[in-house]
Amino acid sequence: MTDNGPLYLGFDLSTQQLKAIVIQSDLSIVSSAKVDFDQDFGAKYKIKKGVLVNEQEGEVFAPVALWLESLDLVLQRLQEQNTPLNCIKGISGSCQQHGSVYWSHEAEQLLGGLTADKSLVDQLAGAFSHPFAPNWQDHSTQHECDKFEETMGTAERLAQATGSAAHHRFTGTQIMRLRHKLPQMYTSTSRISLVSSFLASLFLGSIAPMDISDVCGMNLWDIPSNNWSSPLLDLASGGSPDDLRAKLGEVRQDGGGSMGNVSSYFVNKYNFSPDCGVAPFTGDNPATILALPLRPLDAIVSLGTSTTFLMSTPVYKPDPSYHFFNHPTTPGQYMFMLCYKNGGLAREKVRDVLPSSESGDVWENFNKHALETAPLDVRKEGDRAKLGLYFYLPEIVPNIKAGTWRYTCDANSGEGLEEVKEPWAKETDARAIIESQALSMRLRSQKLVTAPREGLPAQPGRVYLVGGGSLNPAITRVLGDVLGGADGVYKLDVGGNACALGGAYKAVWAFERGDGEAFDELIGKRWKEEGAIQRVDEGYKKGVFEKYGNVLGAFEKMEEEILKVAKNT
Ligand SMILES: Nc1ncnc2c1ncn2[C@@H]1O[C@H](COP(=O)(O)OP(=O)(O)O)[C@@H](O)[C@H]1O
Ligand SMILES: O=C(CO)[C@@H](O)[C@H](O)COP(=O)(O)O
Repeated sequence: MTDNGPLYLGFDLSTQQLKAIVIQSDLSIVSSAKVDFDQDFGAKYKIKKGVLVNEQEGEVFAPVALWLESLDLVLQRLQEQNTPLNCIKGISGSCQQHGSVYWSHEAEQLLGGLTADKSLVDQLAGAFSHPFAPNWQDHSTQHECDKFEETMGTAERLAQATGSAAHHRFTGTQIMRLRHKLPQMYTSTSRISLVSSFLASLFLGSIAPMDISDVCGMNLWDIPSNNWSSPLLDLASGGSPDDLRAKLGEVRQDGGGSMGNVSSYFVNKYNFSPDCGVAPFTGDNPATILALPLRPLDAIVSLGTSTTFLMSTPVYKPDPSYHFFNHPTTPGQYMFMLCYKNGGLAREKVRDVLPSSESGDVWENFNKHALETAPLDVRKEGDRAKLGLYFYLPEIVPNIKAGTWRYTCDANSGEGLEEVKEPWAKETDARAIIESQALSMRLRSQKLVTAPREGLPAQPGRVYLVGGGSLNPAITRVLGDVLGGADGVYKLDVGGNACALGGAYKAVWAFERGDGEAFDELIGKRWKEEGAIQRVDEGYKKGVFEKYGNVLGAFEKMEEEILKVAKNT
């Protein structure tokens, strides 16, 4: 199975699954395992798609105990495959962003005293002041968002300081709301972790510091001054900023190196080596940009539960409509991100109103219609272009309520935008929803891309697709049509495991880097394109890309019109 060299373990604790992947120093994969929250624990925790929902208040959250049970189970599954866990030299990982875990005053003692004869869930029952972690789909914090922007003056100023305007899911607004709603819980909280530092803490047997990239998903970290924002801590804590600062703890500046050795629980129970180190864990999106050596104009589209669009850039150019994060490994470098709630689950909704096919492939019909429909459903000169918004959940950008809208416009000029009150054939929606998601990404990323070569319009170089949806050929094709990609569209061979793989690569770099050796340098030398990625679409198609360009302004106008009547409040 391995040449007995050191191994590295990467995790991905995302919305619907916990995945683990073990690799060698040369980046080859040794084994992987996963726990699917609904399949493995759905009945016990009453979760759907990994979460619980309180519709009335717009709350979405996950039971922390579910994640504890899942960690034991995924390690058991690696053991059952005879993975030599004793050869693992370092662990890192990636976790859903923004979620927060609330530790009790007993947490440090319980974490430090874990014994192998019992499970994590049994031993850590008293370690939390709150049994749930808010999930990134939560939208209960509009009041707190307003206060965050008010405190900094404008959304622009908040974005300038923290990399993002106020967002419902960002941890600062979530902490502020929970402090109001559950004051007793807040007082009994000794520390607050992000999901990434929570998972790292379990391995360390002590509460881990937050990560320099993931901390940018809180609306509390002042990126230019590299410190907690005093006015925002003051706001979120209700006038006790020092108390909140102590709860949040120090932020680790180095994305690499070791934070300490793995706790004896994992040594005694799963045969980890006592010398195995724990590197900082990061968010799933920052980890995704570590799943391959990314070049300046390259973009990644992550098609998980959420859809995200990611680029790496040396320029800090924040704007309220997108996010900037510190790069997870490289100081002075940033990650640009767009995030959509209506990603995988919205595509499933459109898929599920189509008749199911006999083959048992749940995506067959959706794909057939997405591929057979012409771009924008314009089959002949004179047909009007069809544009839609398919928001089954309140969306992030644009900040629009749940709903479905359909419009048409002149296909050549984008003029004459008009709402269509009667839905068009449901088969047409299959292509239209993918086009809609891709047009939104193209609209908002257009300022970050330039012409990759003379004679070409501004667009990404390569577009890499990762996450569950990257396995789908129709989605791949339509994304290539709309977004372009002068050097092609590629999918990672580990499609759904990209952020776990990014976590594992981060562990390799964390423990094997030479003095001052950057992540891209080390991984770039070892990464082999062959076997890691597959070209799945040619990307830029002259004529087709321009057709979408013709209606980009109309798409923006449609969003503006809908915003006027259906803004989230
Ligand atoms: N063949 C497929 N075609 C389209 N979507 C798919 C396919 N396989 C999986 N998915 C989508 O991938 C999503 C899960 O992706 P994944 O990256 O594993 O999620 P997460 O990391 O958010 O838990 C599902 O919600 C599903 O819609
Ligand atoms: O909220 C965001 C990013 O801001 C989401 O991307 C989460 O980080 C969870 O992602 P999944 O991997 O579960 O889709």
